[in-house]
Amino acid sequence: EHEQTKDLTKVLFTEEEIKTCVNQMGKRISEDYAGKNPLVVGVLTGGYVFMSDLARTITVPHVVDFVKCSSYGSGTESSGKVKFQLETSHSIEGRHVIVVEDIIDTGLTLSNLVAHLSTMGPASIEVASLLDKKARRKVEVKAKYVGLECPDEFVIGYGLDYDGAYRSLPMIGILKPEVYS
Ligand SMILES: Oc1ncnc2cn[nH]c12
Ligand SMILES: [Mg+2]
Repeated sequence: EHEQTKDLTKVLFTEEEIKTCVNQMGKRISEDYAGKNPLVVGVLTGGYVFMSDLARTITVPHVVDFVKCSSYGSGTESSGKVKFQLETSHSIEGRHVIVVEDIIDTGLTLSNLVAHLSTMGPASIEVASLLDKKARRKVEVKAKYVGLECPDEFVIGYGLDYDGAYRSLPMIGILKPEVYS
């Protein structure tokens, strides 16, 4: 067991629950994108675990890619601008794109990212997110594939971090308050 499991006050989603959810989502995506050779674009850093598992359940030809957006102060994000630390290696032009996120929270970065990618002429663009924290939404984002509803709590694990830590935990949980102090 991961040593930092002791820092959790509550496990929200177990490794098994996440696995079941990812497999179901991958099956749906495989059916929807048969013959479309989608560009599956993981959003770093938090999305790396979900992307790694989800992509391996997509049993039709596809291309894997990543982007990394700079985190801004909230003001800049609401201006619709998104800055890239890493752009896709493959051209978006004419491709069926699936953006793979760990969590949709305010939706600000994601909506800016989707808007930016849309200007590059994709044939289609859809979002797949493991978690959806609706309570925090500031701008609406149409996500075609959503795994699990997340309560209005700060969660970590399975790629999600607190100050860079806890990404490697196999489950998704809530940290003990003393960890924050
Ligand atoms: O609950 C959460 N835990 C970790 N990262 C993020 C980002 N948005 N929401 C989060
Ligand atoms: Mg994210």
